[in-house]
Amino acid sequence: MPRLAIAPEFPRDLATLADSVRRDVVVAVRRFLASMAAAPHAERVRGARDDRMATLRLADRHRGVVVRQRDVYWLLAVLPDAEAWLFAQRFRVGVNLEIGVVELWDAEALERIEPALHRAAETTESRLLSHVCDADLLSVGIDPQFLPLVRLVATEIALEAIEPLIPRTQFLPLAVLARGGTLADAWRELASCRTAAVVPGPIAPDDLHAALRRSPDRAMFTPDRHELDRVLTRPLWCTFLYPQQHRLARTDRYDRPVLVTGGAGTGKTLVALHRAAHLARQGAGAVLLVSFSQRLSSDLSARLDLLIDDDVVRKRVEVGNVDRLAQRIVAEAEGRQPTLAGNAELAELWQEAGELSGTSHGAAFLMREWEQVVLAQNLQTLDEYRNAERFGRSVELSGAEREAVWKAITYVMTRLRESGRRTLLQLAAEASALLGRSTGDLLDETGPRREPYRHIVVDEAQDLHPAQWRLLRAAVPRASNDLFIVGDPHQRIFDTRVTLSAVGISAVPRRLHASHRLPQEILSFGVRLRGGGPVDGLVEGVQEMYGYRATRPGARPVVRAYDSLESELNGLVTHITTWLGEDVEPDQIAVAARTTDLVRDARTALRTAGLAVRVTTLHGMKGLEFRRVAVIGVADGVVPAPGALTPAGEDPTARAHDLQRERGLLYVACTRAYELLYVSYSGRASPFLPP
Ligand SMILES: Nc1ncnc2c1ncn2[C@@H]1O[C@H](COP(=O)(O)OP(=O)(O)OP(=O)(O)O)[C@@H](O)[C@H]1O
Repeated sequence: MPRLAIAPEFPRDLATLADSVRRDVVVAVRRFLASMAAAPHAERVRGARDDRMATLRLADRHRGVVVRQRDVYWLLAVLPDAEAWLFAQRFRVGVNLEIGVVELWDAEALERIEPALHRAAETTESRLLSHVCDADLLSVGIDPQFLPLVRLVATEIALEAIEPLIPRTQFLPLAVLARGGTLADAWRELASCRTAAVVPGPIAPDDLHAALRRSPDRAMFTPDRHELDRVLTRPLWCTFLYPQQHRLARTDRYDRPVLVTGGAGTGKTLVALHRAAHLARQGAGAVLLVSFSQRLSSDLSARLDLLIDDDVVRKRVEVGNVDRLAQRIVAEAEGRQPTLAGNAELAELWQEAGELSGTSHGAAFLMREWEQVVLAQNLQTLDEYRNAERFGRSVELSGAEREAVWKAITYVMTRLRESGRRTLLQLAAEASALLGRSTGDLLDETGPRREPYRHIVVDEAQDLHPAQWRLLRAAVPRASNDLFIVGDPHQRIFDTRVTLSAVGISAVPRRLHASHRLPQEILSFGVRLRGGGPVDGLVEGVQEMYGYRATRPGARPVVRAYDSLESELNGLVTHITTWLGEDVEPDQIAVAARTTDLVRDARTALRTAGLAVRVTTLHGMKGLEFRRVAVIGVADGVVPAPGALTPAGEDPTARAHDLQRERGLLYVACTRAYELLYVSYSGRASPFLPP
């Protein structure tokens, strides 16, 4: 039987074929794998630059391109006959001598560009890499066969010209050295192309099998038909992770919690899903994959079903949200479901509390003080509150004022207790206290283990409150692989700024830089809109957007100004009609607005025009992805929403935070589109829109 590995381009090519051709190709590959009678056989390629290249006849007028070494076959592409032969003639395969991964490059294109490089080099004595000797180039994995070419590169333009033609593992260290980076920098860049796959033994340039096993981002071995069908039919993200994503998700053991941050579309959710699956396969105990809302949890659950075939393994992962977890723990302890306090009821209580306690601060201030100072630090007594730091609160409170605020808080707590109601954050605090009681000292590794989970993986971590973090910390023992956390402080849409260390989670930080969702144009629009500046939360200090980049170009976002809401809605209907006419499926389109009124107006306008696409609030866009997105009502007076801003006179820091949160909200909505973004407003533009 052949040892068959599939490259990510193969299922991609397959998806573009007509149904009948696709079916034939799949049958032929299955036959090939099973070495059945009438299975296609590898045919040598005359004029090939690499004599391991071959083609397989897979369907009428269609061929697969394979790299073959003994019984190992790496299936690269499926193309119409003529293209397949040309492809097989053009490309060469190698093994990176430093990190052992497989390399593939267009040797013919390189040959074609060489005369131009020679001509450019003749016009100048200077060479971009003249300061680096051959031995140093070899030490960062540059293949000896590329050295003559590297020595011709005289300018940045020449370097850019060879970028798409040589393997990424060759280009990245070269680019670092050309920019004046050190050998250590170049090596780091090369090492970023490593995955978590480990193949023992030295790196052998002619061992294709070992190189492919070290490159799970480029080749997935399919030992049987089941695996083959999986790779050919599931979405690509189920099979292929980019090297850095793979390293994060598939490392067997982390001794400390891990915090992965990264901009929109860098694959954080995919990494969280793969991590949960990896931990479940290891089988050390129950895994909880936590997301922010029930809607996101359902989405994660469905994606996990795609990722994990084995029912036993799948059952080891529970997908949920922190609120549900808190409710369940409290319900189990009390023998019945806790009753939740409604928003209107709470607002009324805080209003009364303000009036009765004699504080000059309003209901919103008091509620924030309770959530962000008292609950955040789990303060239980007036004394503790008197001495507490009030992070993120700029209005000073005297001793007497703190006493009055505490009185107001006590009033609300008492009234809630009397009515048998609690807020979700209270439940989180109570649930972590319950877990703490049942487990004794959480730091005691040898004590009885009654934490409900062995591993917790957290998605959308930027919006969790300290009380919720304490609950998660208490729900998993302090051991290797306990907490794996992904989030993006720039996408925070609620008022929780917490560093993990402050809630007892000392996490190793990791960053993902490349957005695989956003084209360059939407990414830079998003970054300008977000302000690009640093934000706090999750990590110590602040985090910048530095290094956040796209992997492909695309269309520029369209921003349209209208003179009335009516014409703006008409404009929306026109755009959505055009998109649908361009073969975009309705479920690949989303429309978002800041207010529920605008959402309702847009829904009515679209329904009247007979268009059925998703219309939601900016909040509702969190964690989702669409081909095309329209964000409407991005006008002054709407975004930021005036009602969501603390008056500057009341608390300038709170107001600055509110503005950041509103910006984050718009940024989240605008970064959901992987193809086209349309933004509109009537009247004056929102101050957040980039000029
Ligand atoms: N390994 C991969 N294979 C295929 N597609 C990928 C891969 N990694 C990322 N993508 C693409 O990028 C998109 C974004 O991934 P994901 O939702 O995990 O990012 P994210 O960082 O969680 O985004 P956000 O923070 O904006 O919600 C995916 O839906 C997919 O289109």
